Amino acid sequence: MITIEHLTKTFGAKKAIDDVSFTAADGKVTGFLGPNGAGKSTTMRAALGLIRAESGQALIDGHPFTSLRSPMAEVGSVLNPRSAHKNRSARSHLEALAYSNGIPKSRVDEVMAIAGISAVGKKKAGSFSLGMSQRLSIAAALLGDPQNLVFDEPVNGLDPEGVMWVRQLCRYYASQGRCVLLSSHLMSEVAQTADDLVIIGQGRVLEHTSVADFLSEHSSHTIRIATPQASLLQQALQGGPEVSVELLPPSAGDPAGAQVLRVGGMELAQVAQIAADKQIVIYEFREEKASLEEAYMALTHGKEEYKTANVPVPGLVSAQGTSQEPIQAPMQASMPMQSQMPMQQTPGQAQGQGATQPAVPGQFAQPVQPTQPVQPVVPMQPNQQGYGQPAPQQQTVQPQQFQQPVQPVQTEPVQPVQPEPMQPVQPVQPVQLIQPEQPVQTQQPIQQQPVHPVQSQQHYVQPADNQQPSSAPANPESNQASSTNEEGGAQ
Ligand SMILES: Nc1ncnc2c1ncn2[C@@H]1O[C@H](COP(=O)(O)OP(=O)(O)OP(=O)(O)O)[C@@H](O)[C@H]1O
Repeated sequence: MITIEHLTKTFGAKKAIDDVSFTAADGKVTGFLGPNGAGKSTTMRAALGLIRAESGQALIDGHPFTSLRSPMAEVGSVLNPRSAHKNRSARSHLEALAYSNGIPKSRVDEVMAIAGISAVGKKKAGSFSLGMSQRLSIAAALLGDPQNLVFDEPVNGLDPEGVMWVRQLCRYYASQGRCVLLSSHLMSEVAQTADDLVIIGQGRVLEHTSVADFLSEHSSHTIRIATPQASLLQQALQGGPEVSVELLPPSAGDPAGAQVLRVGGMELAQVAQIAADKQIVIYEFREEKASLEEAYMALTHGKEEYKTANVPVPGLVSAQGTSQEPIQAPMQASMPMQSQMPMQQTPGQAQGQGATQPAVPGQFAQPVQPTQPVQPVVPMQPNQQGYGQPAPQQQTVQPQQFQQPVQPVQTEPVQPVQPEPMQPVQPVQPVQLIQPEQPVQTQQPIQQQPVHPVQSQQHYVQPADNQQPSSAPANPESNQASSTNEEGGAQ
């Protein structure tokens, strides 16, 4: 368990984190989300004793990192993928860490196999790509088979197979009752992996919730209906106070002769039944859901440390297609939409504590996929109790677990340009900048990847089960402490 209590850290005049408190629980993956410069790395580095906070404390299983007797068995961290000495081979980097932490050399082979870098163990770390460096960094974090993982954006630079692997690794560790703190910029990434969410902006915690609660709070939905009898349907749908009906401006994608209504506060089946009872012709029904990413962006809007400038691209309209308003900036995409939403709040839309912006129902038709069921991948060699840990459950890596079907990235339908007679054409943002999508996962068998230096999933298959447990003497060095400066940021 990682406990962050009222941590505050200032660099010069800059308050990087301000009274940050949360707990990353055992048995869970806690997603730590925030825009660039929000304070994620600072919090994690403070938790690992790499910087000293002015106030507050960070505890690993109840103890400050600096007092841990066997740090690599207590916490494995990935902070800086380029932390290995450039002129050292991957293997010698790992062996040095293992040696200095009383971890048997045989464990080096295991973690290299787990991370898929066995074939490049002799290559110098300095020649590694970012993705390979990330794998090496993760291998180092796993050396002590730790009880806690602190991963700062571990998927940066990884290929799709690597991204999937990190997800499964995190889920596996959580399933073992261990604690995983995982930072990311992307809600869509975290939503697929995490149980809990801590969202931070400008150094302050904006929300601490579960992914499930965040989903239910923010994934409100509306129903879009195209009908040639809009006013009749509008009348028929006027019901309870929770029901809202909005006539949308026409769009090029609408069926000919139809008007489009957006209905909130009702289920699709209810609307369909009313339309059928009144014998109203319907050309199209569509459920629309606000995406999780959109809700996250609304929550962190205005809390960005670094704001982007407009990138005008003539000829594109917003994904929603119903509004002719130009989108002002990628990070602001949700905001003007909210002001266009006259719908009343439905019961499912109650805002959680700390949520500063409502969800944007109906603006984005595709929801982010909730946490995927994850196969219990077990990359560890059985019985690592020699590192001072309880013996992890003995399992075998199943190659097919790396081939499980992957949800394709949901793309939002882009409506063709709808000429607006009374308004000049406005430059708008490219739709693809609104939501950074995660890389599309393919279902290709890993062994079919042609030239990647990481070998296929046979690298994940554990070697013979003949490892001796080690006894790790107390060692104050950690894998990251040896490669990171105090106060100086990542190297
Ligand atoms: N060593 C340092 N010296 C000066 N300022 C720093 C240092 N480390 C962090 N900061 C500042 O503290 C703030 C928080 O930075 P931090 O790296 O924790 O953010 P982050 O959420 O991890 O960002 P990113 O997602 O871009 O990695 C930023 O304004 C950053 O510039």
